[in-house]
Amino acid sequence: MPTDDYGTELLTRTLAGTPADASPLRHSVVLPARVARHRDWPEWVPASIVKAYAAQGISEPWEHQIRAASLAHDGHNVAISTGTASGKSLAYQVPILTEFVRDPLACALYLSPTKALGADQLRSLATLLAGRDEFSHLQPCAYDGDTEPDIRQWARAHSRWIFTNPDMCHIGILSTHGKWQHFFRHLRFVVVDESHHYRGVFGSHTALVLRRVLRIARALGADPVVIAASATNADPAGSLTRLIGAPAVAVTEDSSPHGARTVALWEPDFVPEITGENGAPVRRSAGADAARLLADFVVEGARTLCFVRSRRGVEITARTARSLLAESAPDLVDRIGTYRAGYLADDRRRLERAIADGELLGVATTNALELGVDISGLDAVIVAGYPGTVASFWQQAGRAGRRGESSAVVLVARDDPLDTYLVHHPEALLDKPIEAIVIDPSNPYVLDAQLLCAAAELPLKPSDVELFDAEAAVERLTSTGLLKKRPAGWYAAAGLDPHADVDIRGGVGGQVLIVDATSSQLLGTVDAGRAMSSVHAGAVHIHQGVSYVVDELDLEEGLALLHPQEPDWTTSAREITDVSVTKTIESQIFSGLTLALVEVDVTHRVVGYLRKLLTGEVIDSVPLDMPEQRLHTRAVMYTVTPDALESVGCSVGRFPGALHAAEHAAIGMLGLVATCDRWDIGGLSTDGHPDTGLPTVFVYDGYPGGAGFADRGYEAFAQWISATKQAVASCRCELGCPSCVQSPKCGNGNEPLDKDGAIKVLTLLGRLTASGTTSPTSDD
Ligand SMILES: Nc1ncnc2c1ncn2[C@@H]1O[C@H](COP(=O)(O)OP(=O)(O)OP(=O)(O)O)[C@@H](O)[C@H]1O
Repeated sequence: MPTDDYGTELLTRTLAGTPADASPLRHSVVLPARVARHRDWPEWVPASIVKAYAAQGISEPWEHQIRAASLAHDGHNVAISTGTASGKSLAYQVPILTEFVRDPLACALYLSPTKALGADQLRSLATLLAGRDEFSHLQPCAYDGDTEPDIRQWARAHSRWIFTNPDMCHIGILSTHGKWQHFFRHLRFVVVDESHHYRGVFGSHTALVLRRVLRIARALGADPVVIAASATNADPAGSLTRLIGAPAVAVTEDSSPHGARTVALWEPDFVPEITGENGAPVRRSAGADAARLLADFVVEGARTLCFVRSRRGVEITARTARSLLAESAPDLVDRIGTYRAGYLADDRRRLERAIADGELLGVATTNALELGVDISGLDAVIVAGYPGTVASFWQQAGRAGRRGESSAVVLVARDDPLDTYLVHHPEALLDKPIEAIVIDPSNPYVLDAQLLCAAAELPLKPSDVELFDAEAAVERLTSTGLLKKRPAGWYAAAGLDPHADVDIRGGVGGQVLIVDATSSQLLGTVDAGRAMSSVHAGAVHIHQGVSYVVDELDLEEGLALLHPQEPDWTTSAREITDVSVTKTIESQIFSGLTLALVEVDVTHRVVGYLRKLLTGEVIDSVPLDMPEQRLHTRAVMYTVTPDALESVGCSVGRFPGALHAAEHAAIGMLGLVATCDRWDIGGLSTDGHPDTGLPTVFVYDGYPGGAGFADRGYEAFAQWISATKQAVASCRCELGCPSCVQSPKCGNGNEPLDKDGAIKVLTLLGRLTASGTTSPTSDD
């Protein structure tokens, strides 16, 4: 039975025998237990709803639940941002169910980023309402890609509460909104669950889908309230406001109980006998250390969930843990399970039960188990590799100790600058996070396409142009003839089918089909923009846990042919890049430094790929001959004068290596201030750029028109660069490694790289930005 110190004891036992100077533990802290704070049910909640919850064992709501529910009931848009298992569902269900009691015609829309989560929420609502005749008119129903045509028709006619995702909302509901008149006319609430998932291009599209929903409802006389739910978020009200373009109130004080939680930050050590690219030292992989921890925890009898970033990683982690157990505790080998996306709901339930009744003691999983599981009483969670956002980390960590018992959470760092930084700077994870959920609904590539959809749904009025913040876009589309101005507003040109052309998840160009040539089975698709770096000949591709190797990528036919193979290596594509500045959006001039947000044309080409053993050891670099790709996007750019660089001891000959290393590290660290990872962005550094005539570094968004990441880098430059410097300086390697300045996608083979020079450059940037601008400019 776990005690208050259980998490710490578990960790101590696992580390027993490790000499202090070899301990991978960088930090550990006990987050104290929290006692529940309750509130009475408010008078406005009908007795039938109170009774329904009581039947589920919930007789006393928590304070934050009532605060959020009451704000929504009073007509405010609400962003509830409290921990995992803090009962956010009740907070949105209560005002909606109350409205259903008051008005039997009322309707609600629930949006989740994944179908599985929507299905889980629908199931728990169905359990709550089972056998309650007063809610029989509700008929809550899923409406997603898996819904059969006859059910869809039934749902449109009878359901008052639709559970869907932004993709289906766009293509299956908004495009045929004429058939949904009743629903939109009576739409009272829109729920945006796990709202931190709406980031980058997907978030920008979702913001505009939401505004289209609100606009159609308002045109029919409704005025829905939006309720967003998410675990930790740096600015929940601001994020929701950016999504819907309207004010919102945040509820962040969590009053649900939880047990003490020991959070440990773990950094795998270097492996002396292995070297990586250019002789760099190699750390033990996060997966290897996580597997060891998983086996150790299972031996201790701790029910443990181990989150691993890739499906292949899940299989390897479970296999490694089992083989460790085979030596030390053979009877526990079968108590380790795996879980990843693609399992059916029944499999999930079976797994939840197997964990709940102790049949399984340890489960390695992808983030598929992050959302929508109700696994209680776990003793430990291992997070192998920072999952990309603080919200995701807490979502995963929150699976431990759900029922108020003490537990342990271990973050195992990957060989990556951001992970390195976090294990050395726990405050960035454990205190108030600074990462912002970034979206850019004004991106012309997103906005223009969405605006055409909106115009095809209902002609755009001046008030709509304001809602979509789209004056320039309307002008652009009118001048190209795609929008037609008439007295009643702007119409989409005849013959357009704009809905089909929008890829909400941010695809670029046409689609490439990924096909297993041995069975002719279609495994999936990838957009042409990403095909060259993800399914080039020789690439290792994982599908549903099965490993394939690509034989051929035919870009003309839009086809990648693969065969099943389990190689011992992974591949990562290498790209070379050229950048030219087309417009300066905003700039700040410091003494010796110019910082700017710019529009750029990026030309990039995949030139080869690196093969690495699973230990991190480099096998070789294989050249590829791929066509050039062009991208118009946004970048944060800085130029530094040679004098300034020399003043910090960086001589001319060191400029290329120092800037290159500073650029790589900064790319790896942008995720600290913006919700992105290094695959969302790219960069270029040079000791003399034709457009500036100076040593210059660019970090650009890897999506046409930008996704907001570069904007955030510009806005939070000082914090971003200061953290980057600390990450590089705190890495214990001598000349640079993947934990600091090496990049897995560098087209120049990570050469030249000057780690010490990068520290000098980053220190200089920090000092100059702190000294204040000499003449701020803005030339839109
Ligand atoms: N006031 C309450 N008292 C006791 N139990 C509650 C209360 N409110 C909710 N619960 C229970 O807590 C569990 C978690 O609730 P819920 O799934 O709504 O949390 P959540 O915050 O949405 O979690 P997640 O972050 O996993 O989405 C459920 O089993 C629910 O029945």
